Amino acid sequence: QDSSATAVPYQGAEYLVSTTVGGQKLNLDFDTGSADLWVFSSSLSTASKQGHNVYTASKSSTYKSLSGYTWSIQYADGSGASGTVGTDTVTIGGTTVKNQAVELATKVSSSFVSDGSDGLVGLSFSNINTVQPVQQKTFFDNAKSSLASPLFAAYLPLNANGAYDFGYLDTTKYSGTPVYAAVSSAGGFWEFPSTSYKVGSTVHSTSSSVTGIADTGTTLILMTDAVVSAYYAQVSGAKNTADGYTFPCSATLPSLSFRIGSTSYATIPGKLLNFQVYSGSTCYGSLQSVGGGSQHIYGDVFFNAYYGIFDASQPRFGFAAI
Ligand SMILES: O=C(CCCl)NNC1=[NH+]CCN1
Repeated sequence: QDSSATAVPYQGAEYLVSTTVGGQKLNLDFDTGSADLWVFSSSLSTASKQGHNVYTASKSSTYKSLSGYTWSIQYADGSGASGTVGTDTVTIGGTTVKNQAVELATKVSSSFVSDGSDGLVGLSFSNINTVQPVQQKTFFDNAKSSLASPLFAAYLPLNANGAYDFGYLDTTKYSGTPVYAAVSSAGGFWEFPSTSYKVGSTVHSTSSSVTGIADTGTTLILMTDAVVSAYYAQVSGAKNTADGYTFPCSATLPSLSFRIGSTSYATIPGKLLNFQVYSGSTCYGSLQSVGGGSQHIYGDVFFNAYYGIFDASQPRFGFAAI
């Protein structure tokens, strides 16, 4: 049951997809950087429910509780949620999965209360799903046998409606021929080597252990401090503030390119590297530090430039300019 679901941009920070869970409509954030499908539930506090659609298990005729099952997740940005678990029928676009594990949030961190999503659909590998005592499968893992090809693709143009295509590639959404990198799923992510980058036309290489992940659940492009300092060294007036890198909004930003596996470089144009006004005539960069570690996180800003193809057949990650 191949299908396409519209992804609507929300405040420049995420894309929301209308998803039906047990006949109830929710606006969910599709996250290729995690593996839990969780929803705001009627059991949340009144304060936490403010501004959100919530899922009420008792109103669904197809909901089944998984007695004694729990989940608890912490994301790299410090946000988190936890709760109980059941199964229900989940429909995204025209693709339906019966008996999908649906994780009901009884607690959510403040950033989820204030943002637009009514929950997340994890689309990374199921080996990092947090449900206990029995780990559960992602929507895509459950759906893939019903798809023409075991893949999905993310089309997330800047400030415009995008889409998630399940089971097929929509050639009207990209130009040229996609290039692919082999993916290692051991860490649960769509992860590949990413060992060289360019600031404008100047090539830099990193240690061979550096990797990247394709992560639609992260807004920005987060790279190691070596990359970030090399980039902003080329931006007059750039500052590393407590909130991250800022620069004069009048700055002309160089492009940033990076290898995905041994493919050609993916290039993010300077225009996409100015994320938003920070304060007055100071702007905030789309490229920020990932903090520690040697794993770059390629978030929505990457997908503003490329159609991202998540192909479980090898597995591999592909991209083509949009
Ligand atoms: O947590 C991560 C980074 C994985 Cl290395 N991405 N997914 C996500 N979901 C909500 C905030 N961020």
